[in-house]
Amino acid sequence: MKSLTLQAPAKVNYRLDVIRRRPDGYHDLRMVMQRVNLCDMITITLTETPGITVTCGKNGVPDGPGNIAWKAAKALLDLADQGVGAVIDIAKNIPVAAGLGGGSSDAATVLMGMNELLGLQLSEQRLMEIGLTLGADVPFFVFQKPALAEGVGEQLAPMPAMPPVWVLLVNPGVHVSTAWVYRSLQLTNRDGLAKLPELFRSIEDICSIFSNDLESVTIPAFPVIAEIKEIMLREGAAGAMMSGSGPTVFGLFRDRESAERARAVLTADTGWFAAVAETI
Ligand SMILES: C[C@@](CO)(OP(=O)(O)O)[C@H](O)COP(=O)(O)OP(=O)(O)OC[C@H]1O[C@@H](n2ccc(N)nc2=O)[C@H](O)[C@@H]1O
Ligand SMILES: Nc1ncnc2c1ncn2[C@@H]1O[C@H](COP(=O)(O)OP(=O)(O)O)[C@@H](O)[C@H]1O
Repeated sequence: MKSLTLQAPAKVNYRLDVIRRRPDGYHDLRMVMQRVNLCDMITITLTETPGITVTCGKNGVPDGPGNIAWKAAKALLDLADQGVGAVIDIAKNIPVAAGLGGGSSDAATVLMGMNELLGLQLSEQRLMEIGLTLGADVPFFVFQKPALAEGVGEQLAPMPAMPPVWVLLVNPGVHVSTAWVYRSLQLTNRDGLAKLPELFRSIEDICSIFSNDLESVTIPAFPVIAEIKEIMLREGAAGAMMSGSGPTVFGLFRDRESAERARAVLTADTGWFAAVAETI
């Protein structure tokens, strides 16, 4: 039967302002998000018989119904009602629970892939709505552009064009719970949110918006995050920051060579995950 292999890219947050705690316990945010080409590879094959199989084979990622990609496939197969099923294989390259949106990207990629394979012709808007029922970052990966994301991440607007840059991603492998980070955050007065620039001409312009409120929780608990930022800046990054709820730190570099040099320094004796990628 029909089959598709697609890339599911990671994301970084150039900015993450936490605006308020909502009555449902979630937090309204203002984020600037960009995709980078560190990708999971997703192969989706339609089957003539109903049922969904998801295999990933990565520690910490469930196979089957616990996988967010399984839930994405279920949503579109139910909607299509064609009596068919799907086999999904995920080759996981994005570190798990790392602040890089890997699961959300896998889910968005399955939504877009199944939309095509099943001939559903669902609009981007509709796929984003379905995506939001799976996770707050899923709509961003359906949007497929650098974005300003508000609400919990579902209100998306395109960002002005940004120059392409090289990104070094370093994950020290400490376990950070997203729920714990939001719960522990001390909210400050948010009357005067910093204005975002309307034009991004250089890597410095991108770094000028760097800020992540969640670092105020993670850095005191995991000083290794600050240590990685410092080393990146010393090794020539134009800016360095934690992505999402961490613990991955990313740095922006003008060229591949300088990003690779910094990677070599950061991985020399540490055993940390590190990857050099380009923005998409
Ligand atoms: C921090 C961000 C930024 O892009 O990304 P990641 O670090 O996951 O990549 C997101 O806000 C991650 O949102 P989401 O994908 O919903 O996180 P989940 O792991 O499902 O949420 C775990 C818990 O965090 C809290 N939570 C999450 C999002 C939010 N806007 N407010 C919250 O208070 C809730 O208690 C929720 O139950
Ligand atoms: N396809 C998937 N890829 C990664 N994690 C998944 C997936 N499906 C379910 N999960 C679960 O979702 C949690 C969050 O994973 P992930 O999306 O990688 O992190 P983050 O939200 O920090 O970007 C993990 O603990 C994992 O068990």
